[in-house]
Amino acid sequence: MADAHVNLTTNDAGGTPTCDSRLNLPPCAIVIFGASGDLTARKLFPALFSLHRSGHFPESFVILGCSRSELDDDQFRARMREAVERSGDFERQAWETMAPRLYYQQVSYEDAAGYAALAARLDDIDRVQGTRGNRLFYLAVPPTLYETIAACLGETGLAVEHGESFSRIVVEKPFGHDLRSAQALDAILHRSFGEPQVFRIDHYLAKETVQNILMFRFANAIFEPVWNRNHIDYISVIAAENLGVEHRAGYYDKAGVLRDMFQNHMMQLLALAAMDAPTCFHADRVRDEKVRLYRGLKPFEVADEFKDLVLGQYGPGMIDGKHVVAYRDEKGVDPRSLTPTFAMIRAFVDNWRWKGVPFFLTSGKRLARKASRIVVQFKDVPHSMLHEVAQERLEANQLVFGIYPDEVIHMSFMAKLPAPRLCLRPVVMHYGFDDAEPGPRLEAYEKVLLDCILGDHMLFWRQDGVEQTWGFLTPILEMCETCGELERHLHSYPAGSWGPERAVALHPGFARDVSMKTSEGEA
Ligand SMILES: NC(=O)C1=CN([C@@H]2O[C@H](COP(=O)(O)OP(=O)(O)OC[C@H]3O[C@@H](n4cnc5c(N)ncnc54)[C@H](OP(=O)(O)O)[C@@H]3O)[C@@H](O)[C@H]2O)C=CC1
Ligand SMILES: O=C1O[C@H](COP(=O)(O)O)[C@@H](O)[C@H](O)[C@H]1O
Repeated sequence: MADAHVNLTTNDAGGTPTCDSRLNLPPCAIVIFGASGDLTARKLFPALFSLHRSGHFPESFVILGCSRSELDDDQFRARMREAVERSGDFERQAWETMAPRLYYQQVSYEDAAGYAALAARLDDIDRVQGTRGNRLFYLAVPPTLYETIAACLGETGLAVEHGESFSRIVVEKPFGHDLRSAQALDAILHRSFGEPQVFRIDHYLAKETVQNILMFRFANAIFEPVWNRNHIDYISVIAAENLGVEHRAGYYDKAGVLRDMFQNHMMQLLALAAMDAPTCFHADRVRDEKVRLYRGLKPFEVADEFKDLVLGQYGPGMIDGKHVVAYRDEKGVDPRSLTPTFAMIRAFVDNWRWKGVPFFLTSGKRLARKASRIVVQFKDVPHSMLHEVAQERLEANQLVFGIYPDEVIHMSFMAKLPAPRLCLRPVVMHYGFDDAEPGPRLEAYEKVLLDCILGDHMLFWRQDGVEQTWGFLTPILEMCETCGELERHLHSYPAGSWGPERAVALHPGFARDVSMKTSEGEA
């Protein structure tokens, strides 16, 4: 397997680290199923274009769009050009060298003859463009089509790897809609593809700030000794959005926030914050530790599940000064929908390190603003020597990994104000990603595409992790979906708020967690 990781080396002067980010990508044909769709236009193609523009792609790469829509190569190129123009990233010279490498093949997803034609086309492309039989099949289609496409690729022989060449399949979340369906999907994928050929995307893992959590924890010696129940009061994982359901009501009204955000991004963030140190930075050793952490998740108490769970759905309200409609009034949503758009789970990990420490996982749509972060709340000092001389309450230390909008690491601590009288206040030590490395960065989709081509699984889900996390969430989902009283437990919250009041009752620190303290005030 190729080594995809950026190497930190020391420059000649010694001391100052420099970053060697050259990559040695193999030639490859990227086949996108669902090439006429939203994900391709908004995320995938702009990411591919950006990689080409910044010189990351090898000379011999090709993008072959596939879908049912009747398009020829030129029409597909015109669409992709529009997509890049819309993304604001267009550059004529880069486009002119990329356009001849774009092709389109009309495919009916369940039609064997279409796959035979696709295989022949790929063979031609190998001859003309030198892609050497390396294929990456990206399923940018609704999840109901994953099984059909994987099976057809297998039956046509397109999943077979010949000699040095590779054939990989990239699957977008959701990976099933519960434990059983996730297992069924995996069985079908594995009929044609081995686990090393399968890449299950979680774009949160490709965010720079998210990748840095493990570095912060395990490339420094001073944090691990306090990273446990003796010193940490709670950990809060927050992914708040001010967007509503947008144009994805058909999918979202069936999925809801637990499937859309928790089974994937929230569980990955939890693992990064709580897992033990892997013995080496190898994809499988890191994923082993994540799975070990998931195994320790304490199952929900069946008798009283709402004790550790708050569900909400947004009502009408104001976002950025504009009136927005209630979830049930969104286009495509069932007007009586009981789909949660907000959830807070209080989870516990039953192991030596974390016994009794609550992990508050919170995500929702149409909240006050977009904010993603992990907050590590340390315990109060055991005894205050200052209680007779200083009036201020001593605030316990808080460590924040800011993922969005501030890409930062903040550590708050108490300090003396410069004044004749003894006055204390919380101040912040700050590390900003932009201050440290202001140059261009890879967007999440650029990073995952590169890693797929390189065959590096570090930032992708492994099936045992998928099953463990579904195993934890499925009883909650079943309980919600079979509970005749869900309406009573689904709390409405005004769009533009921080969610239902009940969430603050479950986690009184939530208000503080969502407002990041800086030395200048609140961000
Ligand atoms: N859009 C996004 O922001 C995100 C999407 N995803 C995931 O990515 C995948 C693709 O999403 P997205 O691009 O939004 O999906 P779309 O709904 O845009 O569908 C993609 C393409 O699939 C084909 N298609 C759609 N519905 C059907 C159908 N019922 N039967 C057969 N073909 C159909 C259409 O192409 P044609 O008719 O030409 O064949 C369509 O252009 C999904 O799994 C989604 O969950 C994940 C994260 C974000
Ligand atoms: O996967 C998803 O993530 C987005 C949020 O991603 P972000 O990178 O913008 O934080 C969310 O809006 C979407 O519903 C979900 O499917």
